[in-house]
Amino acid sequence: MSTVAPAGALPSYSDVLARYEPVIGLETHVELGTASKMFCGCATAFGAEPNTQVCPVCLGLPGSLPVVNEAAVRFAVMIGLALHCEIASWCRFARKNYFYPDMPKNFQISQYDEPLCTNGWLDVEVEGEVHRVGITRVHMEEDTGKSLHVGGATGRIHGATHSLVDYNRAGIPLVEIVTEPDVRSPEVARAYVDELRELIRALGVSDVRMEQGSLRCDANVSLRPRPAPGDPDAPFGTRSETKNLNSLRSVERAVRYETTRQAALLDDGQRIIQETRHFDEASGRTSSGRSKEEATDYRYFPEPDLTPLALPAEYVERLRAGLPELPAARRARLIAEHGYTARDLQDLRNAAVLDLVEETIAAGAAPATARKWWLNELARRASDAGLQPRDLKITPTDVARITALVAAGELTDALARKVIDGVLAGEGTPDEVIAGRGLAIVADDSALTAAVDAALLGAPDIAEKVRGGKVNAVGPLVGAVMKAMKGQADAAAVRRLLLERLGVS
Ligand SMILES: Nc1ncnc2c1ncn2[C@@H]1O[C@H](COP(=O)(O)OP(=O)(O)OP(=O)(O)O)[C@@H](O)[C@H]1O
Ligand SMILES: [Mg+2]
Ligand SMILES: [Mg+2]
Repeated sequence: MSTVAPAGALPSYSDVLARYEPVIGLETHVELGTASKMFCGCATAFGAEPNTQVCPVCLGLPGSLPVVNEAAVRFAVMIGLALHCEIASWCRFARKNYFYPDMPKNFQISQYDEPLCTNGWLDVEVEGEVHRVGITRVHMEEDTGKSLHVGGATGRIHGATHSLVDYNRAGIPLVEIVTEPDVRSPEVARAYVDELRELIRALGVSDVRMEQGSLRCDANVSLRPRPAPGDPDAPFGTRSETKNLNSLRSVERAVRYETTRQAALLDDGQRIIQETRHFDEASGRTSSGRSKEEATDYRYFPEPDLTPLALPAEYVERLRAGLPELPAARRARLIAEHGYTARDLQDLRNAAVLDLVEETIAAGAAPATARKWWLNELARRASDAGLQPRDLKITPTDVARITALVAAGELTDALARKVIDGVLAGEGTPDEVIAGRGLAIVADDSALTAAVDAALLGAPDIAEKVRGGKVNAVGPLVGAVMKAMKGQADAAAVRRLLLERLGVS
């Protein structure tokens, strides 16, 4: 019988922390963005028709032989280097044997006791405090296929009437990045995955889309009684492993839920059983999966169909020298060069958006405005449209031009958004859109004066209040004028004009 959720209410998280210390280790699987699979030439594109990207090798048909994809090795080494790992000059692939329908070969080619990269670290900052998370190893393996359980009410394997398998994903190169059990809170667990994702994005070796499964995380959680903080000798408790978390939020929620679930069991005098668990987004709870295989169950042995990998030192050093600027170094430079604060950069972490912000600054925009428009407007529009920000039909030069017009008082923010609409719709450059749509600010002309008069007539009571000295009561009048002008006026100028008319300024 595996661990069940305890009966009754769970303790609160703060109550758990007073009595137990959470111990957390994370395993992250990242699909590498190679054009072809790990051991064959099949394509790796996401979303293709099921079973169209398969061949005898990735289907494990008799007589087929794997060949290592050099790009996958290169990408894995780059990840290891960026995580300060030692890169093995010699390593081997291993067969991990288990039977599962989405594994056509009945084994997975992975690495076991001779991984490619070992012994690194990643620094993670949470609320101004830096936490160093040890990286135990980064090893290479191949992804499995995907099963889809259909029929029945739940869409889950239990109750489904039959299962479909898609082997397109089988054989896509993966790295598994395993941390030491160094993490002590759900917040740091989340921040670690976030930082790791940005690091890998900056390396350009994966599209790291958690929602599409190209980066997925397993969270190992155990508790040990306090007082233990800082006592490296206090023994760890038994861990549970919550599988396949597919958003940063889920990582944090699942870890927090596990701490309270385990605390309730321990309080009740029960043992924690080592098992895999699944996180349910809707309820925020985990439920028991299978009890955990021991390494011996997998009957690992060196993969006989592949020669060991021997990486020349020059190969590794060439990759080290070619690493791009990594997120931590980039943040430090952006703070020094552009006057951003660490806080400004907290929500501006996506390297792809940062590239565009920097290009917009280079095209003449002020750093604060470049950040504002990319973050609040364009990155959001890209994500709404399911696009990468770079794929939006607007250039950094266009954005810089729009911010210059806003700074010069020729566009309001509302008008600037309409200019962006036009540019994205392919109506031309910002200046062409402004001319084509007639979008410049109407300053001080008869239309504006008429709108101001109408607003004053329409709300005599407010006008009276403002006249009597309640200057801030003017807000609704400004709103009425802006509405009448369809946003084509400068709110500050409208406010000035209204106050002038009312004899207070
Ligand atoms: N007592 C513990 N509490 C919390 N985390 C732990 C504990 N012991 C080990 N861990 C973490 O669990 C993870 C174990 O991952 P690893 O890949 O080595 O093995 P596994 O989970 O047994 O195998 P598999 O890759 O098949 O899931 C590591 O991140 C490690 O830090
Ligand atoms: Mg693992
Ligand atoms: Mg594991």
